[in-house]
Amino acid sequence: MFVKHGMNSGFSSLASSAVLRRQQFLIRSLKGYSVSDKIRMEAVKCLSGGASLEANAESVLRAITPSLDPSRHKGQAGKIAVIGGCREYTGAPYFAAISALKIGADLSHVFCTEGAATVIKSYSPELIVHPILEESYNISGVNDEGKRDISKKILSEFDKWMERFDCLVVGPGLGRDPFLLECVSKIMTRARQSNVPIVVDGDGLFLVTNSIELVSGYRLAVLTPNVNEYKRLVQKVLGCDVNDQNTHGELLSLSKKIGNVTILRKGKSDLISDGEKVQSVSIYGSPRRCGGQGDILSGSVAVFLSWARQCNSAAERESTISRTNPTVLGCIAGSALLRKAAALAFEHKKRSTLTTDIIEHLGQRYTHLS
Ligand SMILES: NC(=O)C1=CN([C@@H]2O[C@H](COP(=O)(O)OP(=O)(O)OC[C@H]3O[C@@H](n4cnc5c(N)ncnc54)[C@H](O)[C@@H]3O)[C@@H](O)[C@H]2O)[C@@H](O)CC1
Ligand SMILES: Nc1ncnc2c1ncn2[C@@H]1O[C@H](COP(=O)(O)OP(=O)(O)OP(=O)(O)O)[C@@H](O)[C@H]1O
Ligand SMILES: [Mg+2]
Repeated sequence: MFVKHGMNSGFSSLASSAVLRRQQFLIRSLKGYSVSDKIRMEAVKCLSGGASLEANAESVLRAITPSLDPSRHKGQAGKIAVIGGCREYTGAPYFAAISALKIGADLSHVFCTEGAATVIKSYSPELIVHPILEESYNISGVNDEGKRDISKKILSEFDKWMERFDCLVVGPGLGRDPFLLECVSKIMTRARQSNVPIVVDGDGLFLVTNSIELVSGYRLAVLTPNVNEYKRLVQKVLGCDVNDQNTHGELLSLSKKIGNVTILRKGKSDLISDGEKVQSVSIYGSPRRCGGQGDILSGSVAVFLSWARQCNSAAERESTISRTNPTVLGCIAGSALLRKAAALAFEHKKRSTLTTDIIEHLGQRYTHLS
């Protein structure tokens, strides 16, 4: 069902021209990197030297965050798209998309179903919301050919926007409708052809666990499983139950088996691996486990990994190639910031702390870094 890389020459040339356009776009958006950006690149290079990143999450945050430079234009600090939002869930895509903006991205889009779109728009005028996805219940009278047409239309609507995005977040509040998930797998394949990074969370992980080829071997993919999602992933990919006696070895094996995609296993400590080594973020957060904190994390990781990629691309242009994987840096920064914001929110709101309270503290925790 899915188009594989290099399997079709027409597809290959389409993909390579898309990759070229994207590279040109990245170079354009890097113009105007300042002296302070170069200092940050040096910090990234130091961090890639092999020392544990656990104690250096603050340094990672500082290293990858671009300066608030007046010469920059709208879009250079990041354009993120969240694919999620259906009949059941509207909060999750909102949390992910608004967190991206609160951290410092310039534009945040949401691609969701029509019913969810009105609700998400009413939460925030800052978000750009595209009501393009369809669920089976809404097209129950449509025959197979009609469904193929709808699917094509969804893909072409998404295509109009895709190359503008620095990162996609697939899954917060996506639901598990089979027709909708099939369309989303096509969107993911298209994003992969254009080298757009993809953070996969929530129901996106449900999709990927059952169709691992969507991300397998894609070094710009990040999976952010919670306890249930991790369990399903381990069972499917490694064919066994989660082994809490061998957390690091298991995470390494899982990442390697999926072709070195980056995995952020959420829990008491967040564990991050791209199959090379395991790093953890254990900064004290909050004892509240209200729903939606993972959605903040996925939106945050998307922004930070986009910033980390810009640092690395600029470093490469100066022939000093950073050895740090930007997807790993993005995970470390996202996890650290969420935990610190959660701690601040809990200080104020105690047991009544909610996800919206944590979002309000994302910027506050971050202002000293501007
Ligand atoms: N306010 C909101 O809109 C929120 C929405 N959320 C969204 O809720 C969705 C589910 O996330 P969870 O973290 O609850 O997911 P989990 O996988 O942790 O659990 C979801 C529920 O589905 C059940 N389930 C597990 N495996 C299943 C399967 N194979 N088929 C059907 N049901 C299964 C579980 O028993 C559980 O009750 C995601 O899209 C997530 O993004 C959450 O992010 C929380 C906040
Ligand atoms: N036991 C814990 N102790 C401390 N922090 C935790 C714990 N479990 C999760 N977290 C933190 O909460 C964040 C969200 O993780 P969680 O497991 O709640 O995700 P989730 O279930 O996907 O959330 P969501 O409700 O948004 O779907 C993680 O980044 C992690 O840092
Ligand atoms: Mg989740």
